[in-house]
Parts: sequence; C-alpha cells; structure tokens
Amino acid sequence: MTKLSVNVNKIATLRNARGGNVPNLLKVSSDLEDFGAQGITIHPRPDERHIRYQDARDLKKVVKTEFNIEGNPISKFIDLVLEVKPEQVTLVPDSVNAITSNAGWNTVKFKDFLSEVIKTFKQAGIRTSIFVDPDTEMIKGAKAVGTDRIELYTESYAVNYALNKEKAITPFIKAANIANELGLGINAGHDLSLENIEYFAKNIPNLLEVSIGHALISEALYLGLDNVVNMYLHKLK
Ligand SMILES: CC(=O)[C@@H](O)[C@H](O)COP(=O)(O)O
Ligand SMILES: NCC(=O)COP(=O)(O)O
Repeated sequence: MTKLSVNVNKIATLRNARGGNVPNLLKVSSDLEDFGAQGITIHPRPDERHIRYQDARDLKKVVKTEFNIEGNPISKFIDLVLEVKPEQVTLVPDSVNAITSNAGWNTVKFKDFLSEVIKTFKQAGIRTSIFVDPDTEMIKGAKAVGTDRIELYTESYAVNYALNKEKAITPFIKAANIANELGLGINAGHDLSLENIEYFAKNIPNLLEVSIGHALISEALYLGLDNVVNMYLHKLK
C-alpha cells in the first residue's frame, strides 16, 4: 500500500498571511495524522515564506507518523535536518526565487555533491530521497549517489493527465521499473490530486509514498466550505 504524507506548506502560508497562529500548524498536522495521514511533509524554503525553520523543530515534537523534510541542501538546511532528525529528508534542487519546485536533480552533474550530502544524512540515521524527473540516466545517477529512495517529480504527469493519461504515465512506469531493478525505493509528488492520484498509484509498481499538499488543501477547502457556510448561517438565525 502507498503511504500518504500530507504536505502542510499551505497551512503555514495561510497562517503567515495574518501574522498570528491561525490555522495552528501543529494542531492541523496532528489532526491530519488522526484522520489517517501516514506522514507529514514540510518544505522550508530559504525565505521561510511558508514553513519557518522553527516549525520544523516544533513539528518534530508533534508528528507521530513519518516526518519528511524537503528542500535544497544549502548549509542551513543541512544543519536544520541534522538537528531535527526527521525519518526522511528529500533533496530538491530549488532555485531561490522559484514559485515552487520546478525540476528534478541532474544526478550526473551533481554526483559528488549529492554523494557527500547523502552520506552525511545517512550517517545521522536519516533516510534519504532525491527529487528526480522520470529519466533513465537521472535514476541510474540516483543509484550511484547512494540515496535510499527517489521522489518522482510528477508535474508533467499531472499536467498531461487530462489530455492523455496513458501517455502521461508511460515515462513514470518506465522510471519506476528501472528504480525497482536498481533497488531504489519510490516516492512521488507534485501536483498530485484527487483527480489523478488513483491512476498513478495503480500503475506505478512499488510506489511507497506520495506527498501531496497544494491540491489536497485546496480540495479540503472546497469540500468543507458548504458545511462551514451552513454552520455560520445557523449561528445567524
Ligand atoms: C518538492 C515538491 O514537489 C514541491 O511540491 C513542494 O514540496 C511544494 O513546495 P511549495 O509548497 O513551496 O510549492
Ligand atoms: N513532494 C511533493 C509535495 O510535498 C507536495 O507537492 P504539492 O502537492 O504541493 O504539489
């Protein structure tokens, strides 16, 4: 069975919009686990525009399932992860100004750098995953740098799903088969949603975990608004 790790970046985005503590990131994360989430993912960015570094420290005390911290391994990120010691760290090659993650690692070009960082995290007992496009050379490169898992970057699947889902998933099945042959664990994420997740999970062999945030939180808003509007109307009667 594939585990669902909920990415709570958007909860922090909403909280930061007003400067207070609503919604409460720690309570939401803990409630998500009570509702069945099998992991909590955060992606602190250098500008701390949503998740703050302190959130990572606070969440470590609250998360009872699997804590996954994603990010570009700049030195302050490495220090944070080594301090917090989540169950899993996912390395993502973000550029500072990118609105969201928009590429997988070039595991061949960054072989030495990734090998060193992965060794550091593994020595600290933290499982490693690296964000990659569904590309044969990049997956072989991921094996060469010693990572435990890869996270398949699923934006192209999500974008193309509505046009032609068989075509959209083909490179991901091929990538998963190669990863399985090499003994790499497989995670996946980015723009997965209620619309496209079932087909992905059914077709990717040995998909261990998906991390989902943007769509899941948006869907929760849509699916909850009817209920909440009626609760307000009731109070205004
Ligand atoms: C690694 C990845 O795929 C991202 O989707 C990510 O973790 C989300 O980050 P933002 O919430 O900053 O867009
Ligand atoms: N690793 C991907 C992730 O955590 C969530 O991405 P998204 O669902 O916010 O696109």
